[in-house]
Amino acid sequence: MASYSPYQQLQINPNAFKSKAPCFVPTTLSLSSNQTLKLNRSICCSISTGDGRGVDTGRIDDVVVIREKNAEEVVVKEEREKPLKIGILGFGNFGQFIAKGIQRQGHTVLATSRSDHSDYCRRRGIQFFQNMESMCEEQPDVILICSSILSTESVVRSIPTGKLSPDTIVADVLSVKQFPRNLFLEVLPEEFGIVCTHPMFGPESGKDGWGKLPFVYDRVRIANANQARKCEQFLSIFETEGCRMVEMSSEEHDRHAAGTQFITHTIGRILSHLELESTPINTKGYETLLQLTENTVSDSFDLYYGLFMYNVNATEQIDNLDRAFETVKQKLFARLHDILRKQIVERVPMNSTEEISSNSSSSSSSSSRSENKVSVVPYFLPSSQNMKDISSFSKPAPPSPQKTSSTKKVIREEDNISSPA
Ligand SMILES: O=C(O)C(=O)C[C@]1(C(=O)O)C=C[C@@H](O)C=C1
Repeated sequence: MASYSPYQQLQINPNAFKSKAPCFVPTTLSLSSNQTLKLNRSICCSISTGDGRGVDTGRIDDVVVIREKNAEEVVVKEEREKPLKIGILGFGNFGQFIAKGIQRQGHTVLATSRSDHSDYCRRRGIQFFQNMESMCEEQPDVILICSSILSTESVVRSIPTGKLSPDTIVADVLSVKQFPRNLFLEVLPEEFGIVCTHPMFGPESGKDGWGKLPFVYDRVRIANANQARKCEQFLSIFETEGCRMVEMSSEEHDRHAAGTQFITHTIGRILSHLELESTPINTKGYETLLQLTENTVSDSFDLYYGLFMYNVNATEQIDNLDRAFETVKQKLFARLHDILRKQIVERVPMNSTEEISSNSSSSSSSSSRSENKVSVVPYFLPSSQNMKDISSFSKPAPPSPQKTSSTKKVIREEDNISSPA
């Protein structure tokens, strides 16, 4: 009796099957006894064994075991799948960027948008439609939402779903995931498939190719084998472009994205308010900050607002940032306090002290000591009124006549405490 071992697998390099011929490229493989054949799920092929029996796998989802009886040779033929027809809703910067990858993988792109991109599309072999109705009449296999986060709800609600085939897959590339997932589940007909994705790159970061860039996806609802096939074919666009495919729930994506992408955009936006400029002595770190600022502000504020408003984890990250900034300030000013205490309590003399006469008319209690010499405290000691919290140290004001008199008051109060009754 022939048997096989699931532990000995012959793995076929998927690249061996990138056929140049339009349909079949047979590949012959020899199997030693007890080997099984494992095929990448994105390959669709038929397999025949040496003893003449054929195994038509259709689409291979997992390990295919073909070694049985006396078969010593298998022939694997790749069958070219029919290219997908992908209809893009929202054809701005991001839609155009994604369309390039879809076309590179041999699929057909249709597009519609609020603005007219017909000239752009004509030059690139993309069919542009002036409205959703006419695009949906073409019954694309996949509807890909590339609208801004803020307009997505109205776009999705106005899809003429009745014109689409029941096996349609609706996918999106928004930078947040729980929102489109829940919206799709609520609005789309039950028979539609749903795949939520987030390419963690864009026209700038992906301009030299998509290799190794993360691509997050969540197969939210796949109702049947036909949808499963289309879904895998759609995902394999990004896989074949070299993306690092990360399957993740929408909830988990949003948690991670708030702590990474949203924080990055927030820091970039904060820095943009400092109006940083290049100088002759830029450090590498500073160059990175300049770059971050430029990248962030070149994205629309709507995108940034979307990252905040449509991710339930974003507010918490703003609070974390606030706290972190306070902690850093406190660490800095705690050191300043140490120095001040040394001067005030331990009376460690300062190099820069000078002696001035106190003003006898300003306080009756000190009039008897009007001729005393008083040392000037450092200029960064704030007035007592301003010492509400530690951050009052953050903006040292230069000594002014008014400041000097309040400074003297502090010293006199100190004197009163320390002098014998
Ligand atoms: O490369 C760019 O152009 C981007 O701005 C990409 C960027 C980002 O880095 O935040 C912007 C939005 C997308 O969600 C993913 C990535």
